[in-house]
Amino acid sequence: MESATPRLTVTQREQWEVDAKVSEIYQFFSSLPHHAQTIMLELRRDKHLEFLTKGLRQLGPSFSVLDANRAWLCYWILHSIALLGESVDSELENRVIDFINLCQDPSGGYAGGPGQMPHLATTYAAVNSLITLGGQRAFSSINRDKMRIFLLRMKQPSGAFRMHDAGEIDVRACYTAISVASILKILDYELVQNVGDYILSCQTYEGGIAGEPGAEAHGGYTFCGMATMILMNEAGRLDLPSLINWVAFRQGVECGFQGRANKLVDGCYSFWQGGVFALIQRLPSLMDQESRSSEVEENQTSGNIRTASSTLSEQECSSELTSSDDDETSHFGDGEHSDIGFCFIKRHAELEPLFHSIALQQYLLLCSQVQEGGFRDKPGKHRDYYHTCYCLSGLSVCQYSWSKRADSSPLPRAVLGPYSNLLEPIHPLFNIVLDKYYEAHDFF
Ligand SMILES: CC(C)=CCC/C(C)=C/CC/C(C)=C/COP(=O)(O)OP(=O)(O)O
Ligand SMILES: [Zn+2]
Repeated sequence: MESATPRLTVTQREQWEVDAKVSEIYQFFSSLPHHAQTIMLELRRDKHLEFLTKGLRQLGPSFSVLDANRAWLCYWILHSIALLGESVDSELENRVIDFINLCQDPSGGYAGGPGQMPHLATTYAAVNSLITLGGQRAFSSINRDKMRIFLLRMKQPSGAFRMHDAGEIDVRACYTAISVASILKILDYELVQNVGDYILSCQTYEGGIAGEPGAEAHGGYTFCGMATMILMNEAGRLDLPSLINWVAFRQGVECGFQGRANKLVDGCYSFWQGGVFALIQRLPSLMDQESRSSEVEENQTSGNIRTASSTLSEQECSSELTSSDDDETSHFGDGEHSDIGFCFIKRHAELEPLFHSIALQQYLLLCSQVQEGGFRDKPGKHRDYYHTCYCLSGLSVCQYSWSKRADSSPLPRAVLGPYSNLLEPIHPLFNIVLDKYYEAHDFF
């Protein structure tokens, strides 16, 4: 996946063309009787599954389409299948594990395809794929010792991470490194040190987070930056009111999200932007942000990062921390960092959704969903696995956005269309189906 290009404001004509297509769909929908509307809002589960399974079966050492992205394809497809509450048969599962293993570099991390250079983004995709598959064979194929060595090799003196040897330094690299380390329970002070300072330097005057210092705020990087800060327990250092304000204004008249100001709506931002709301809902009260920020400054001067950046109180986390298997895994990670993701998801949502979750579901089901299976960016575009993964992830975020507990079944009114549209809930810090996350949490 490439970094966002410099801002190219869309022309009025491009905006008009999208709005014309979207409003034609919505007008047609409004003209239908209720039962026909329900049919139009139906999630085409079988068609999606057919499209996804076909894509997965085509993957293999000799398959050269999107060659450097094959680990990503595994994740996009497997995660989509898991969101639909389905799984792959054991023969296909073993083939995928073997294939991902071929992408594992002898010195740690995963490449996008066999024999290629290990890369942080494909490492994240490979690890998330294996966790989504679940089970002893998938989990134990990950070399965690070597992984830690790879992550440390990508770490820069500034604290940030590089995508690969001699590669770009950006917020995606920070997120993928910290996410992988956190879920594999190898996250420690050495990996975390100064990452927060780098991410803070990427929060722009608009409130969102850019890919690198001085660049433009973008939904993809805002998700990455926010999730990374939470995983390090440093979210309180961000200017959260202005971040929330920026994300909230990215949902437009088409009902979907745009990635940045003056750009077009796109289904994949349902997760990148919608996911930020899922994160915000589980942060402790934003009201005390001001007092926390001054505490942060005080503690930073004294070098006390952990206390300075606390957004999850010690007490809230302590029971989970003590009940985990930290003792057995103490040579990996440090107890302070390894269970933040677990504590986070156990918290009740403190806020109602700060975006229009029904409107977003409407955009996803009527404008992004392709009747023959798969999802797309917007009407007029082709379906692909990337958009299928992030549209389904965004749909799940919407459906559970009114639920206090991450895994409790939503009320019917939170789910647009028939209740059979309901997807599996995700862990929003990692974008992994919740049950799969718990299985990995127990294993590592
Ligand atoms: C985990 C991981 C690696 C996350 C990456 C997150 C991320 C940066 C996503 C956005 C990537 C993307 C499609 C940018 C589009 O820029 P554009 O200029 O083509 O599109 P725009 O007009 O919508 O801004
Ligand atoms: Zn997109």
